[in-house]
Amino acid sequence: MTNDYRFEFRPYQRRFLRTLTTNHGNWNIREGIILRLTDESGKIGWGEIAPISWFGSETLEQALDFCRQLPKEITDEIIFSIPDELPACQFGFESAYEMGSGEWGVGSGGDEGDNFITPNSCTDAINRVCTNSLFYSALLPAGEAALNQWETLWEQGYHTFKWKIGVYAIADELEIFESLIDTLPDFTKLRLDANGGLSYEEANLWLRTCDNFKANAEVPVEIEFIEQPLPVEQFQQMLELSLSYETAIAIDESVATLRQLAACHQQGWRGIFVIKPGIVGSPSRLRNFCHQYKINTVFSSVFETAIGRLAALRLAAELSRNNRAVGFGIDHFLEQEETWLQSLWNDL
Ligand SMILES: O=C(O)CCC(=O)c1ccccc1C(=O)O
Ligand SMILES: [Mg+2]
Repeated sequence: MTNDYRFEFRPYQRRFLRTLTTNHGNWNIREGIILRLTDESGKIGWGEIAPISWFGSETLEQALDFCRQLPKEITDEIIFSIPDELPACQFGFESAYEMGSGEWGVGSGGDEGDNFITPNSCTDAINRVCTNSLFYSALLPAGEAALNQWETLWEQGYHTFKWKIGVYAIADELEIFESLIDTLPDFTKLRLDANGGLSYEEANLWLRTCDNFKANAEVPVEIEFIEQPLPVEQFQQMLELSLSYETAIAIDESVATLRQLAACHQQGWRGIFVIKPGIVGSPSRLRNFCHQYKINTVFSSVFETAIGRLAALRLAAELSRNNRAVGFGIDHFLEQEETWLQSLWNDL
């Protein structure tokens, strides 16, 4: 049986509170697309397409072109046959379909009834469903700024942090790293994310440094893993590093999409896989892959709105096998999300 949906979409732009600096450069504005599917009975599902082309997904333009060429009425067949070249679109459309099917319980319990689902229902659902069942990791700013940021976040309840490395000179970052380790409270977990920005020698130096901290009983901070130390092209070297050090390696850019995820697993990666549901592709195929191969995952945001975040966190809650903190920590944006979403879709 095929169902028909009315399809609407709105492109958006959101400014980050502060510039996001990684080895890929500076990022100031998050651009994406919010979409709404309405079935024949009036049931609504929201979806979000939030590509990161420098990370391996389609570009925003490609996603927009795809949305623009679709008719105003679409079928499940269209939703489930979006090409693999558009992974962020696969995620956006399929999660809107799932939300609309009603099985998520989004919008239930309100006075307006089940059909009146607004983007802000997603925020409510996150608070109802995800906040109690998941631990969150918060992203620290790169460089020295991390030293005076973690404390506020600690007070907000975060005990796992991610710090970007490969941004400044390695000698400076190693020095800041030592200060961080010295000042972070006992039992803090720390992740280092190089975004593929280290040389082979630098990666060895970081891993050796982390192993030394690990061997030192006086260091009560747990270095959870180093994320994507080398560029995507250097998969074999990362595989070798993952077998040479105690400190775990998580691959991220290398597994941006489902196709890459399958290829890395097939080539023998048994370390940690970072999953960014927002760009990895079809949620149903992600479920199948995770169930079949029982991979070691850490779920991570693409700085999406509450719409994409709800869909991603539901997958994280369903598919995480180790209670690892999810990288969906703090609100990185200037405008207050609820009012911003309301004004984006002003006919609500
Ligand atoms: O994973 C997290 O903890 C936060 C999200 C994050 O770091 C991120 C967000 C958008 C794009 C790339 C990355 C990354 O992990 O490199
Ligand atoms: Mg990363």
